[in-house]
Amino acid sequence: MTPVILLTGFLGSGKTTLLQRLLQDPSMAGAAVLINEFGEVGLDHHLLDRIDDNVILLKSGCICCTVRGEVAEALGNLDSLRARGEIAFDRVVIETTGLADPYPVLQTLTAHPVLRSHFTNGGVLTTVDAVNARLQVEHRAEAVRQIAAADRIVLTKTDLAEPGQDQALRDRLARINPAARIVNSEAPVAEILGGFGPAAFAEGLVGREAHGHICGPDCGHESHNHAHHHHASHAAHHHDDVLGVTSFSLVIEDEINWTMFGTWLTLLLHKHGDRIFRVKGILALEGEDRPIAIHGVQHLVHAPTHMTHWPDGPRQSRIVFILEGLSPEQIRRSFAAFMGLSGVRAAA
Ligand SMILES: Nc1nc2c(ncn2[C@@H]2O[C@H](COP(=O)(O)OP(=O)(O)OP(=O)(O)O)[C@@H](O)[C@H]2O)c(=O)[nH]1
Repeated sequence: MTPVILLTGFLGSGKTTLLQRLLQDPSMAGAAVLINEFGEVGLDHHLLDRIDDNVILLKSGCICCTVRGEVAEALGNLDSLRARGEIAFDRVVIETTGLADPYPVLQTLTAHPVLRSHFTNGGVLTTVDAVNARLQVEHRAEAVRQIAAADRIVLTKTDLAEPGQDQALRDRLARINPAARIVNSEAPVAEILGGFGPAAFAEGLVGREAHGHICGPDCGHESHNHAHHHHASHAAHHHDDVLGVTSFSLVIEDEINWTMFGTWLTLLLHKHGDRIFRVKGILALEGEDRPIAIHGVQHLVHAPTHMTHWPDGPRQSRIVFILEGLSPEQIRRSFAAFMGLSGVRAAA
């Protein structure tokens, strides 16, 4: 049986950063990776350095909607390729979207007629952003579900948190999920993954504070509660309705002036950060050959990083937004006007 580790955590909480670090560890050399992103425009597989046959991008939107289709199919394909000797792997990591409910994925692993005899739940690893988690836990049910489902919680961005913020957050997390051990993302990989497995689910200990009960595979409430739980989750992140969270990208033909861009993004997140869950992009800057990766999470703008090369496709800036209550056209107009650029498209 091949263990499947589910790597989850709210938008921008550091899943890809952690995955990158885990994959560099010799113990993870045999891992196959499935990446799922919210929205049509996937950037994470570009932002992850390791691009090979064992890294697969799941294209269609939300993992909890597609899990019975695409995730199951991707796992089935991996298994067939391995059976034919075309690839080798000894575990699978699935990075979910930051808005995913992890439970349907776990359910698929345990209930799918074929998969359950090849794959097993290898545990849920949830990243929690020490700077933004308080806001997310208060306002986003998905953030709470991801914490509740964790076997291990990895606290990220403690280097950016205010003194004292860390302990208050740990206490809060322990109330949501008393069974999960909390480790710092800077801890050695052996500590992050050591002794890690689906203990919390097996013991049925998760999610006391937020839900009273989250269905586990053996809890006996599966059909009734799961339907309700899944439905509630969808209401929170319906893909195309006016109330829900939407994703789109700006595609920019011209080179970008970094100082102007930094000012625009800071102003935008200052004003609308509560509604902008995630900004990430690959930019072609004036005077720079290599692409720059940028990340914003609510009010926080992270330090930009140089990428080693341009991913497939033209040398063209792409910025993905995941937000609520703002239209793509508002963002496009604001960007184009502030930057004084005309070749700016908003792509759904
Ligand atoms: N200072 C600091 N920055 C971090 C840490 N972890 C992640 N980041 C930064 O946070 C930003 C978002 O990180 P990602 O790893 O892309 O987050 P993610 O959860 O994969 O994002 P989505 O897939 O969009 O949900 C990047 O700029 C990272 O460099 C950390 O522990 N400290």
